[in-house]
Amino acid sequence: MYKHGTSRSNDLGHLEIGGVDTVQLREQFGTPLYVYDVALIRERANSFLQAFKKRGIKAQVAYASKAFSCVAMVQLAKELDLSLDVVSGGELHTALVAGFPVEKIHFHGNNKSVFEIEMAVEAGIGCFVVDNFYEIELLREAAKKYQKTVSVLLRITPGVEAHTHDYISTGQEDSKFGFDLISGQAEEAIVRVSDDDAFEMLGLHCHIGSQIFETTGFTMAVEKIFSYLAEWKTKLNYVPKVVNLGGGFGIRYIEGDTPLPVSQYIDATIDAVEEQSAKLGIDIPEIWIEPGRSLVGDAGTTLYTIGSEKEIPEVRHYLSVDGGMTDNLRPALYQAKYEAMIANRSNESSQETYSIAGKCCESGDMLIWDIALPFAKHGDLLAVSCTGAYGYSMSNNYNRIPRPAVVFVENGDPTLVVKRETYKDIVQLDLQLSGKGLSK
Ligand SMILES: Cc1ncc(COP(=O)(O)O)c(C=O)c1O
Ligand SMILES: N[C@@H](CCCC[NH3+])C(=O)O
Repeated sequence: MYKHGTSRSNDLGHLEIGGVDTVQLREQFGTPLYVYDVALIRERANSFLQAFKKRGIKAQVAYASKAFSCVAMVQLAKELDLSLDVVSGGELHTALVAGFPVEKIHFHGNNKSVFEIEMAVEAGIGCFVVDNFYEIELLREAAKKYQKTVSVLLRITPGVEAHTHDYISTGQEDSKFGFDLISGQAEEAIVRVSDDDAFEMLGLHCHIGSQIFETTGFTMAVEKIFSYLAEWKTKLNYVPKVVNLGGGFGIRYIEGDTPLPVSQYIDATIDAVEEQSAKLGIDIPEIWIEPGRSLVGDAGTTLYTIGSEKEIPEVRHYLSVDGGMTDNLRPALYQAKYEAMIANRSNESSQETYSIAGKCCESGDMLIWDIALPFAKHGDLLAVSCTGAYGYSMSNNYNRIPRPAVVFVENGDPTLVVKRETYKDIVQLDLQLSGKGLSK
């Protein structure tokens, strides 16, 4: 397994993260367990913020909390001076409970409900990233009801296809998200919002996809937006204060993944915005971004205990762990690949090829196919790396399996930030039949 951040092998040959022995973490908190290397999250947040600061660009770096949302994570984002992207009432509620500064919250989503919109308008969030015409109507009504001016960015689909998995690519024209450029929807939305006192039109937003390893997608998106801005400047006298280029910066899950240093993505983006603004003769707009995966992805490791084993001679050697697609849906959903190690014997060299199965009643519940590991057996501790983004946040209770706990580790200290679900939690919303049968 790739050792990064603060992870290392300690004198006992155990994997240590944030100065805490993972074997000790299992004793204290059980498995499966999500472990976050807080120092690495701090480092990533700083790299993004510094990349803009160094260039003297007014910016907001909004943590896309869909990647991993819980009260402690939102509080860490606050401490790190980030803004916050939320995409549902639930993520917004988490942010409010965490005491996140409301003016730095940006609300996304292609089908925000009236309830969610009113909740956000009432709270006074920083801006809505408006996705469609129906939302403009709902927002106008909410603005009137709460007698507030609502700040908005308009989400547009720039027609740029990021080289990534189809399900996580969002900038192409045929997408459920945002206003389309070619058909004129984006222009129509700008007119409607700019002409209305209910709104403060902050600017434009686009997000081309996720797990991107090149700068070209981002620079092409900038060029595309500015080619339309040239037209809108003349025709509508419209110039944006803010251009939000979304998230999507890739991380290394396995060998062969080649993410760029954060500063390289940001520099390329700033260069493109500066060049295009100069061409257009406008002030450089504020540049906002929304990284999720690149802030928390490789800071997360999931610890599992190995249980049963099945060897089919000449075919495959399965090891099953005490979690699976309930705590990491990505392999089943996107064929995502991960690396792992035997954390209680982290210095031993690989001797056998195993496939790591989850415990769900589903043949597709495989976390890793064919990985080389030292000889392993029941009771060993398996650490799967880079599970920090879209792991806990997409976890579920399939087979009524409780969700794991989440622990932050830093400077030798573990802090429990999300408790392990219990069987009591699993049935807490269930109601008993009265005993009189279903019909009264
Ligand atoms: C609108 C928007 N912003 C930000 C993100 C965060 O993306 P990532 O986690 O790849 O940085 C996403 C998810 O892909 C998104 O849809
Ligand atoms: N959940 C996805 C990406 C998020 C897409 C958000 N627009 C993943 O695990 O990679």
